[in-house]
Amino acid sequence: MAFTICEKRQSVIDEQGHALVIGGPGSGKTTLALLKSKGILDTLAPGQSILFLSFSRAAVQQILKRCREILSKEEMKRIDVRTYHSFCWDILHSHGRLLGGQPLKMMAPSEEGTRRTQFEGDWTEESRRLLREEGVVCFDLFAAATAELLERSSHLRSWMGRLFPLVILDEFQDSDDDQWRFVQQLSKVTQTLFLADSEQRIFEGSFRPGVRANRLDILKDTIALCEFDLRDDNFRSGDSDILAVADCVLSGKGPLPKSEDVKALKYEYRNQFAATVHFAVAVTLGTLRKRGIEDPTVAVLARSNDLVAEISDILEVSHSYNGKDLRPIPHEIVWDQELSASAGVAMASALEFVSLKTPAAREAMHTKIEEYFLIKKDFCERYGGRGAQTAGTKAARFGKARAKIAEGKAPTKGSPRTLEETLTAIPALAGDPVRDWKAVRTAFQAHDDLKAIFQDARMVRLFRASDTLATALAGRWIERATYEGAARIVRSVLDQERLMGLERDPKGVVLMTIHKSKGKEFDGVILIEGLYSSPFFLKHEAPQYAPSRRLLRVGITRARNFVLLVRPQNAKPLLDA
Ligand SMILES: Nc1ncnc2c1ncn2[C@@H]1O[C@H](COP(=O)(O)OP(=O)(O)OP(=O)(O)O)[C@@H](O)[C@H]1O
Repeated sequence: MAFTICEKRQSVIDEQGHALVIGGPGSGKTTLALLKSKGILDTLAPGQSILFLSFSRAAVQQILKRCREILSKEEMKRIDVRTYHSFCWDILHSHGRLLGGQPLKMMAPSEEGTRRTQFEGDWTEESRRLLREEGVVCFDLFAAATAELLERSSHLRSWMGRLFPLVILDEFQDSDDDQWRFVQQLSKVTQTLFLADSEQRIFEGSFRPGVRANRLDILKDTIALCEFDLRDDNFRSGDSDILAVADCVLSGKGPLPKSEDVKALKYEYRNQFAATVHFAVAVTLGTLRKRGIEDPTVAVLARSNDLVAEISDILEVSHSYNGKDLRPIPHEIVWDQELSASAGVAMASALEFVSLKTPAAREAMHTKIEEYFLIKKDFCERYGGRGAQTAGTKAARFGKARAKIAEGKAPTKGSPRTLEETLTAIPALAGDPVRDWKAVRTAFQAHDDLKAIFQDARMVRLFRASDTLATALAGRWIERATYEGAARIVRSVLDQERLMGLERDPKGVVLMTIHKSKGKEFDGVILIEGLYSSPFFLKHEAPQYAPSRRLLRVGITRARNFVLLVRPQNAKPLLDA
């Protein structure tokens, strides 16, 4: 693939000091960082490599994809593309002893989620205590602990400098205070290249504490660096007006270009939603094929996981739109694994209860359901989803039921009781894990409270561990003629898969939240707004709606070729009046 290397890009490649590259969506920041790396890789001494840090495994996958386009196989061995977390963990694992005199242990994110939600008091304080007194380091403290190590040990710092002669920091506008602290230490001993776009700042505020709107100002005030501006470039969708439309949405000001590449599809009533969404996907695939893209990639984006799950259900069955028959559309989902894993564990504990009917299994089931809701609550709080309060209420409901059972009493009303009654009515289990799992899962449709678990547990199939799970559960049945220990088995299989399963590069139609689409690229993008949920603009952000506008811009600019916006008829206009 031939890349344009203009004078500005050449200056970035030649720059020997610290540098900041600013550019909008598709301006080629990642590509430029890799072109610069390519020039250096040959000169590295044995043992040295270039470090490229990003925030999520999904982003790492995106960068690796670009690496494959730009670097040779040999060159790829010398570039270390990592998440901040995995880089920090490696340092803590090897050198953590320097902090408190003992090797550090990592607390698994699932355990941390549960403990955090059950802990009464300040979890941040508690996690600091765990690190200090017990040598246990929680996920959220990885960066802080690494910063402390690098601040304290000049030996470790200079060793890092020798190992990594160039460190590239992706999406630096999203870095938090702790990440900034350790990056500052690295910048003392090695060359750093910061990539950023302030307008793609979508994780600020309640999403991740310590992420600051003025991060780039802080950076420029602290580190002497050369700044390069690629804001006028757009290699992703340069022949279209996709970026122009996205920028209008960002500013809220028109005029909106009359574009063939960005279209809107409206629906009026709730009962038109499913067919409209289905039609939107079909029409986008058709448009892209007509434009000569044989196997188009299409992202279907919504603001919340709930809507993403609903869209998946819609695409799995047939619909009719204005007399046109629409067949099911195969698709993949990028989803939140911890939530579905804990729903799977709750489901497995119900399976245990049905097969054992003991008081202990009964109590354990209510505990696992309570845990699921606590994790959901925590998740909504941390990632900005709605429903934290509802999840909290449901957790309390199951917590109460658990306490009653522990006293030898039964839940008297509400979803815990309905669930127990429905599960008890299930005829004897047959020892066929797939059938038995489905029978138990159906019971979770018996009460509105439990539908979220039903939904999230359906996503367990996405772990692609169904065979492993079925084999493990069948093995347990053969040994004991019960599903005793099913919850533990499910948890351990899913944890394994989570650790192993690097996110693959999805093909065809793929569904995800807008947040998850950041850093990705598709031929077509469909953004979907619900009638009563997942609006494009969140009311509490009025009057300017700046965070929603930034998020929409990120979503729209993932497209190379075509964008379709599906909105209710009476939705708030994209531009201010
Ligand atoms: N110099 C270049 N010449 C030709 N094509 C380029 C160049 N730079 C980038 N591209 C192409 O443009 C697209 C976007 O590039 P890249 O992902 O590097 O942009 P980015 O600025 O990191 O994007 P974003 O911030 O939206 O994630 C890719 O398809 C890439 O191959």
